[in-house]
Amino acid sequence: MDDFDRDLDNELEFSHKSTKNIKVHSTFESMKLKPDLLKGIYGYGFEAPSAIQSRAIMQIISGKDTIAQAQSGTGKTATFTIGILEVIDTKAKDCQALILSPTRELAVQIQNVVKHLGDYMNIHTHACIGGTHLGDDVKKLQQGQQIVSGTPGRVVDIIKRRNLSTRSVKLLVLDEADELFTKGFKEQIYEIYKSLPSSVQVVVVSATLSKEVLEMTNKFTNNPVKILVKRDEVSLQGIKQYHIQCEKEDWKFDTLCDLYDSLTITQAVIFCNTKVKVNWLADQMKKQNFTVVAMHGDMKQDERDSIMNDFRNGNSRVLISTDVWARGIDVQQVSLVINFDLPLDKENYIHRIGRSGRFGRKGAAINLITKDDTSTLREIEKYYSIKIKEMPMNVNDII
Ligand SMILES: Nc1ncnc2c1ncn2[C@@H]1O[C@H](COP(=O)(O)OP(=O)(O)OP(=O)(O)O)[C@@H](O)[C@H]1O
Repeated sequence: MDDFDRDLDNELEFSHKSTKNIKVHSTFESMKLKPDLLKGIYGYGFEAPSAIQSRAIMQIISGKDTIAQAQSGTGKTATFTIGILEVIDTKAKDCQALILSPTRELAVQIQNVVKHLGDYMNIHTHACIGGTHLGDDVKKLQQGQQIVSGTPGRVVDIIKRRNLSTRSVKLLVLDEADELFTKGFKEQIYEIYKSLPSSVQVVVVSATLSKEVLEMTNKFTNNPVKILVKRDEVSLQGIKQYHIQCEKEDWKFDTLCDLYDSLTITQAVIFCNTKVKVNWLADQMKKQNFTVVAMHGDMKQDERDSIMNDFRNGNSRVLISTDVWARGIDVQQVSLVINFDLPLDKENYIHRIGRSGRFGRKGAAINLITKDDTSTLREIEKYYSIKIKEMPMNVNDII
């Protein structure tokens, strides 16, 4: 048992309910934000705050620890970013806010949102992620970065090497917190947390926060404001969900080939559970002259970057990936998600399908299943109170 687990054992009873009577701000003006921040928000194309933004931004600004849960694609990134931009002192150059997320692509995406929303504020922000030259981080950090967005491993590293001073950090954001707490990042998160001033304000964010994870947040938060979503409301209505029963595992490939034309109508992401399977599927598709790209965690970072750029620009339309793509990645044109393999945990089912249907757009998810998968699919349906119907004959009817 490590320190973290021991401390968890000592935690007191924890409430799993949302905080009552949280004030709702239906416009950005009513939040009385700094004029340059408001300019950045409108300049980025936002008109009105989403449900989570209208509730959580002002809680973050008030300085309270905040647990912010909201469905995928509903604007959680801007929620904590606007909160951070409002409270940091733009005259001071030291790091005042640290945002942690589980993947490199997500950390970079978040840094870009910070840059855009802070466009008129002369903000200095940097992404500290693995797979890049440490020396580049060191140089950038020496120049002074007020907001750092990073992956846990690299951030621990730069803190230990004393390249990032945590003395002035007043806000710590844990994005995709349930993933950070449970998937091998736990020790690193705890180490980073310990290196921060004890007064640090903590913001915990995800579309999925189970009871167990909420209890873990107790370790990092002090009397937090909680904005939570009930389990039967976590799945977005705008994402239609289907399954296709395939007789055998081998037949999934033919089914996917039959669907290909529909995948390219806008953009689509196909999920497999392993890197080997991603490579295999991409090779098979290419052999049949289908155009696809593939991305997973064993690729070099510059290759991952170039695949991400092409996909974001719409130069490639069909991406095959592992769960490295399951969380947070925002490409608005994605309207279809295919689970070639069903995910290994229920949370990632929600995150995967949430790559489509961003911010009120329509989306669809198709699960390719064999007999062996039927019970897993039923469990997912039961857990989220959803119905994953059999796919209609004409796929074009669903997107
Ligand atoms: N108030 C707003 N008005 C218009 N668009 C918005 C607003 N807030 C966020 N968006 C857009 O909605 C999209 C989804 O936002 P974001 O990526 O923050 O979602 P999320 O809640 O973090 O999702 P996930 O759970 O997948 O991480 C982005 O393209 C973002 O620019």
